[in-house]
Amino acid sequence: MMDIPNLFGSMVFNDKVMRQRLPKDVYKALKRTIAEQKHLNLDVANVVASAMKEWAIEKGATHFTHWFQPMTGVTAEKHDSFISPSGDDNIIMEFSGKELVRGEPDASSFPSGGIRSTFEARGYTAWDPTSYAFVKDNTLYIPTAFCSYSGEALDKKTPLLRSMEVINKEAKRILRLFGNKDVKRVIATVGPEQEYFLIDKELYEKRPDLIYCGRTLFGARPPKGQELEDHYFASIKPRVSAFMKELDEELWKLGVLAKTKHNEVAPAQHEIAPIFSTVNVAADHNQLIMELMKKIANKHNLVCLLHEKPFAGVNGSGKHNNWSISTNTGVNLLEPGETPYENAQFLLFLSAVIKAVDEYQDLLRISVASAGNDHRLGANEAPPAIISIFLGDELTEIIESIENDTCYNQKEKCQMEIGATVLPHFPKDTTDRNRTSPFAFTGNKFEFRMLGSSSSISDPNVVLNTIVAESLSQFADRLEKASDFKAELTSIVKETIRNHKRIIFNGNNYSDEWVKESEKRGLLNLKSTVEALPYFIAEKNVKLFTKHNIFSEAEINSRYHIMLEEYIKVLHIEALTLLDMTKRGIIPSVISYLKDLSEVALNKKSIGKDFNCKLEETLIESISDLGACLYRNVEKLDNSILEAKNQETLLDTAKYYREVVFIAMQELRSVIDNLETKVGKKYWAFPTYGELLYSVY
Ligand SMILES: NC(=O)CC[C@H](N)C(=O)O
Repeated sequence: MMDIPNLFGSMVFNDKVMRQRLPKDVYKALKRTIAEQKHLNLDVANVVASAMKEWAIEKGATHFTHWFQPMTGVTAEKHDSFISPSGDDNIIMEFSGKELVRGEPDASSFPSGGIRSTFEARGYTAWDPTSYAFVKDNTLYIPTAFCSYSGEALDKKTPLLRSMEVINKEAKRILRLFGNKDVKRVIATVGPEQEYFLIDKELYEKRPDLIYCGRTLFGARPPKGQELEDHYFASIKPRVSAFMKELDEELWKLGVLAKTKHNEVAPAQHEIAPIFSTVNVAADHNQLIMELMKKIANKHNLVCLLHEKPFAGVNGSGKHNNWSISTNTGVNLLEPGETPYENAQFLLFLSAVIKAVDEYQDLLRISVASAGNDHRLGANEAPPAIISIFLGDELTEIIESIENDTCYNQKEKCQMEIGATVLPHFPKDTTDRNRTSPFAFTGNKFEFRMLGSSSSISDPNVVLNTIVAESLSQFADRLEKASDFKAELTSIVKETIRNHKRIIFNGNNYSDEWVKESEKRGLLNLKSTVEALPYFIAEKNVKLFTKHNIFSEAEINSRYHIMLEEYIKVLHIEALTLLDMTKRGIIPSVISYLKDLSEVALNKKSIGKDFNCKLEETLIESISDLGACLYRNVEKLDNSILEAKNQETLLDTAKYYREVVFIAMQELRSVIDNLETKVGKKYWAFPTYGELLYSVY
């Protein structure tokens, strides 16, 4: 039997290990640094580094690395060994405080969006002591933030840490107003559910589109997709189960709270979900989950696909971000409380979220925007591109009665004056949740369902933390000045509901009616990444980010640049891959099938008897017609790529890729998919959807 409690966190330099291995004063100094987010004194760092090194070597480490999260959305690492010459032809194993707290990787090959010119290649990594170091692959991993020589953030961790500070500050102002003096920190927490596909490695290797783009660029629908709904929660196949078991064990060793695993809706689709944790730790852990899924799948001759839409026609994969805020004393601020006073506080935090989501729909949309996620959002399997909040009928009725000063429940007396009564308990039961909603209240947290499966959870949580902090900051400004706290509180909640209730929608987000209704309500519907991105640099958003020191103006512009560039590059790679597969795979398949068909027809004729050649002739005709169409579409796509270079601005180029190149790809695809259903199996150059989706058992 595996001793899971002992296995859990066994490769992590966590609090328990620190307490055991660090001198008491050093341990205390380190804890204080972590709690107060201060810089670590070098003497303390030296002692910590030495203890860390001893521990890591015992765990098999030979190297250390500053592990960081550049703007690529994945992690980066450069390994240095602990060896240092001792002067007598020998070496000693060394690791200093300086090496622990700061690294200087060459930053020139990471996206910087113009912040850092190549001649200033230096970038810095700085230890983030709020996320524990760990040993993996014989290396000590030190979670770090990554910034440029001049101090601008070049990564996804720095703004996340900044946003945590901001929500901590503003939420504490509110708590103080409610008389709470004990809370030292307010922490944003997240539990991200991660969806993925597992397919057979041998088949994967035969699909360059999966290799280069992570998704199939063509493929006819197989006879069976997900219509029988027989995969969701179905019994887990042995090969998948063996993969999941190893994944759990490896994650547990690294202190990741892997909790739930199951089959998802589409064939070959699965999910893993950890228990929630502090948002920056959750972000680090989600990166580890994605990385380990890929590595462990490989050991099982499988490939883990993290793309948002690897296969057209069946569900894509999301990452559902269960977000809440709680105090260091363990109180969840999005949990309706036991007393009237707590409930007033809950309603204020709820109002802050409602106001934030309505005012910054654009930023939330952008935080999940990517070329991959464009295929998923609005495709009737994931929320549409329109942001709205699901509160559930009960909570909606409550806030409506607050707005209108009416009775919430006939059985109770009219007592909706804020704080005058105990709110009923809301079911935390997940069955109650609305799966079509992009942002659903689930009893004590919000489930932001728009995130794509491959992306870092950092961006959406930076936005969530910051926009909610902004609402809280405006509320606190008013409440701190108010002579009658209760009256001001009531008017804030009422006003917020009145001004922002358009964002609340409890119905079916997939329906056409909602598209029309949301338009009437004036909500944004930013269907694609290209439509959404320009809002990032809108004045109100620049003001928000700079006010709270999340991003400087230079950082905002650089991120905008990086996002546009990434979008263009992804589409460019996809277009080139599709052309390559068509020219060197599909066209030869079609030709050789046509050749055999023609030979049969000719042979029949050469025998001299008047054999019926209807079958051959019909097939030759229809495939030849499709072939001609294929050729035209290849030319069109080829030319569209050439023309892309002539666009003036980066935004123009991104738009062009969406409006011209992407459309040309779709047109080419539809001919290929049609041909696939007509060309003989043995001639077809690539594994089909049926094979890819049903080969793992
Ligand atoms: N069962 C589910 O929750 C499906 C979710 C869906 N796969 C998504 O992309 O979000």
